[in-house]
Formats: sequence, structure tokens, C-alpha cells
Amino acid sequence: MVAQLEYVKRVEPLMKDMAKTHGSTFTFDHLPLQQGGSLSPVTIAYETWGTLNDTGDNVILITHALTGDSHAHDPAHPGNCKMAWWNPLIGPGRVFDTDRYFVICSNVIGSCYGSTGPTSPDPRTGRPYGMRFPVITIRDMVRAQHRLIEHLGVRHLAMVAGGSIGGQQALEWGVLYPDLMDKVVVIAATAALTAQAIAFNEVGRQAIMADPNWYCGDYWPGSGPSTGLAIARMLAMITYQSEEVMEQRFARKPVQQAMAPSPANTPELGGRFDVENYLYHQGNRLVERFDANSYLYLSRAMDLYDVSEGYPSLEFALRRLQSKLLLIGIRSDFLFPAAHVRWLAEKVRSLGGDATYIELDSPHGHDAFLKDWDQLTIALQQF
Ligand SMILES: CC(=O)SCCNC(=O)CCNC(=O)[C@H](O)C(C)(C)COP(=O)(O)OP(=O)(O)OC[C@H]1O[C@@H](n2cnc3c(N)ncnc32)[C@H](O)[C@@H]1OP(=O)(O)O
Ligand SMILES: N[C@@H](CCO)C(=O)O
Repeated sequence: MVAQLEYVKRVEPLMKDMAKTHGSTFTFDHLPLQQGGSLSPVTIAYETWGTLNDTGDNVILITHALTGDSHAHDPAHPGNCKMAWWNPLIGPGRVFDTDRYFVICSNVIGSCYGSTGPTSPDPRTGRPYGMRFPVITIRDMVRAQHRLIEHLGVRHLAMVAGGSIGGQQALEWGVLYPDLMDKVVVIAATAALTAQAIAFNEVGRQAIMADPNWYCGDYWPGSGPSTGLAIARMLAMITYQSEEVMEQRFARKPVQQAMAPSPANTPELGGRFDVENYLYHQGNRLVERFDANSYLYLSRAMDLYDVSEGYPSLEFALRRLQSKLLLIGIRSDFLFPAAHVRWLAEKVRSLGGDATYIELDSPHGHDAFLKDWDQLTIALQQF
């Protein structure tokens, strides 16, 4: 009881400040987990735009990436990607047309934007789960989303679409619930992560866990391993871009904008390059808005994803797909290389599936799915 009161007093206001929960929440009793154990209760934060039709089938489900949230669209700021992460693609007359479709985006379990995650109170103790939160997978996220759409009265999905970890979720939707949707759009994601991508994630996690303020995950939100989280983000930001665009943007220029504090307040060794300042800024921004334990769990879910898990083979899993599949690769993505995305499309086709591959000719690397609006719109319109 004392622990619960302490939680309410200390954690909830911090979480409200740090992670703006948009929209509504849905809570259900129990979710069995792929790696064993279960979560109960489970809350999912979500937003919807547009109107569900009488037959419950004019629905597009949008799935978000690692540090994303349910706020994919902001009707008050149409098209502005600073206000909502897929705003240029969603809205009246846009490619995800809210005049025609009921568009849903939910925050994944494990996150810190309103869904049950490591910062949520563990019902056994009343204290934040921290590292007592169970290991969750992309399949668990999708099963939780499935409970949400049932709750919303959805009978059939016109489309599930997402990029990066959102793309992993979209693919998982297609394989796990094959008769529930017409189309699946997987952007910058593959059937399983490469060793190189797992390696980058692990270095980021090690940076968090090596921070003396991590306390094995038992920090109070707001006072956690900010240095470790910032370093993890700096490393990850390099993987979200490309050598080409970093040369275009930064080259060897000295710092151009206001000096951002470096994560460890290190002395500058002979000045500061612009690219370093940029990374410091991005690291600090993530610390302001994200929880380090959530970062550990979600990046691990990304690593653990393998669409064939639990099936006799990859072919068996992919043969389950019944919907039309659009796979979008990004020419300059080295986290989910375009060749691997193309390979998946070819594999699905070789198994008799309906898969289209489109490659974005973008220099922006992995995060092109969050910036190359014209190319994304054209690809999605064609589909
Ligand atoms: C589903 C999801 O994935 S949701 C999560 C997506 N959001 C994020 O990943 C948040 C981090 N943001 C980003 O990575 C990017 O802003 C993107 C991918 C969303 C968009 O890319 P871009 O438009 O190229 O943005 P860019 O990489 O320039 O970053 C913009 C920020 O960097 C800052 N910045 C840009 N250049 C510099 C520089 N040279 N030095 C210091 N800071 C810089 C900008 O001031 C801006 O800061 P702000 O976010 O505090 O306003
Ligand atoms: N920039 C995205 C990329 C991860 O795939 C995020 O932070 O969620």
C-alpha cells in the first residue's frame, strides 16, 4: 500500500510530463506472452481518426516504430510531421484517407506512452515493473493490438501498415491473422533482424546498463540512466541515417547550431564537429521523452523478431499470408538493407503469395520512412 502510494505520488506525475499519452486507453485482463509468462492487466493507449462503418471493415491499422507513439496523425496540424509522426500520410484526402477509413494507431506494450510497460506499476508490488517486466515480442504486441481492434468493433482490416518495428508488426499481423486483412504494408523491415543490427542494439543497451544511474532498472522515471540512454540514441541515430546523407548534411563542418550538452559533459578535444552536436541533441531529446527500460525491452523485441518462430520453417510461416503484401525497401538503409526486403518479396512470390516490392530512391537511410513523404505517398497510392 505504501509502495503504491509512493508510486502514485512520484511516478505518475513524472510519466505524465515525460510521455504525453494521446487519445484513449483500453485495458484488458490478461495477455499470455510468447516467451512465457503473462501480463495482467494490460493497458493499450490508442488513437483513432475517421468513422468506423456499419460493417466494421473500413479500417487501417498503423503500427509504430521503436520510440513512436499512438500519435501518428494530428488533425489540428494537417501534414505537419513535427506534430505527429505520419501526419503527411494521414488525413482527409491523404493516402490514408480519414474521410473513407477508420484509422487506428496504438502504442505498443513495453513502451512508455500510455501502454503497459516497465514504468507501469507491477500489480504484485505497486512499484514500477522495471526489469521485472516480462520479455515481450512483436507477436505479443500484435496480439495486444488484436484485443484492441476487437474491443473497437472492428471486423476486418483494409490494411495494416508500418515502418521499422512497425513493419515487423505489420508482417506479423499478416502471418498471425491471415484472413483478417486485405493488405499489408511493410516498410524498411524484414522477416528477422541481421546480426549487425542486433549488434548495434546490444551496444546501445550496454550503454544504458553501464550507466551508474540505471540501478538494475530500479531508477525513478525522470532520474534514470540519461547518459546511457543518450549514448544509445546517438549510436542508433547513425544507423537510421546513411554515410551519404551524413556527408551531405554535416561533412566535416564545425558546429553550426547552439551547442548541445554532450551526454557525459566531456571536455571537447579540439572543438566540435556539427555531426557530434547533432548526435548530442538527438540523444538529449530522447532522454527528455523516453524511458530507458522501455528502450531495453523494445529494442530487444526488435532483435527477437523472427516471423518463422513457432512454425516448422520460414516458408511455412510465409505461406500463411493471404493478403496482398507491399514491401518497401530504402536504397540507403543499412539497418534493414533494401536487398533483404526485396528478397522477402521474392520469397513470398515464390511461395505463391501476392507480394510487390518498391524501393525508395532515398539517401536518408532507414528513417526515410519518416521523411520521404512524396515517395512514400506515390508507393502507397500505387498499392
Ligand atoms: C514511428 C516512429 O518512428 S516515431 C519516432 C520518430 N521520431 C524520432 O525518431 C525522433 C527523432 N527525430 C528524428 O530522427 C528526425 O527528426 C526525423 C527522422 C523524425 C525527421 O528527420 P529530419 O527532418 O531530417 O530531422 P533531423 O534529423 O534534422 O532532426 C531534427 C532535429 O535535429 C536538430 N538538428 C538538426 N541539425 C542539427 C545540427 N546540425 N546540430 C544540432 N541539432 C540539429 C533540429 O534542430 C531538430 O531538433 P528538434 O527535434 O529538437 O526540433
Ligand atoms: N526513428 C525511429 C526509428 C526506429 O526504427 C524511432 O525512433 O522509432
